[in-house]
Amino acid sequence: MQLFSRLKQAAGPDWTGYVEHEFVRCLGDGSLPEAAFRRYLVQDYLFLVQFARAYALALYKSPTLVDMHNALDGVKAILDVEMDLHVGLCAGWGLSRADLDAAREERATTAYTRFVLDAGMQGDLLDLQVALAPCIMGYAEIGARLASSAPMARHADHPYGRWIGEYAGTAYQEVAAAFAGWMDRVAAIYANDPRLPRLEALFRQASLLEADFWQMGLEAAGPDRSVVRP
Ligand SMILES: Cc1ncc(C[n+]2csc(CCO)c2C)c(N)n1
Repeated sequence: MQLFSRLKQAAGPDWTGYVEHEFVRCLGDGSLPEAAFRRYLVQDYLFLVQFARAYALALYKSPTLVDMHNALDGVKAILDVEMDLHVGLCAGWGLSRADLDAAREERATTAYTRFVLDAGMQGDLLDLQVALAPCIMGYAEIGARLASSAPMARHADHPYGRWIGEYAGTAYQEVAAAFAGWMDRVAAIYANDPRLPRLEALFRQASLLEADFWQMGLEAAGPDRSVVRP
């Protein structure tokens, strides 16, 4: 079984609490308040900056040149492609680069990004990949599900259609599949049964922090958007 499938199974409701969060449901049916999406966009810009650092750390933690190239491709994809796409999406919502650069990191952003970086600092490449996996694989799952379950998402006037289309698109789906393959190849060298509980804990914690990230977005739309945590 793929390591990702195994980790997802072990995370159970903590995984579904992330990929099926209310923010995601409302994004899909278009009912997400604009204020929630705007806060998400700003924080996601700050998130991407830290994520580029995490991929750079993966390069440093890489045991082979092949791994280094994979990590370097990730750094370049974020800095040269993802960032521009994101800044373009933000511009469509009236957020300039200056607005993004001036924004203060919300605590949920700090908590999640520094957790991932610390997992990588403490551990080896596999620990870092596992901490990154909910982010990369979760968005592929969410994009694919929303595009198939919300036919309106393909419609030009769906407010969040561009976001959904990006993650549902072949290019991103391929990035996620390539990441899962890379993690499996590294796991074939480094993973063993005694390591599994630690890897599962990292994956679960990152999934919970992803759910907190959605929640932070929802809270911009008012205090009544809080959800009861299990
Ligand atoms: C909170 C949050 N989690 C995951 C992603 C998805 N994501 C992060 S970096 C990246 C590029 C990987 O090459 C992608 C797709 C996001 N944007 N924001």
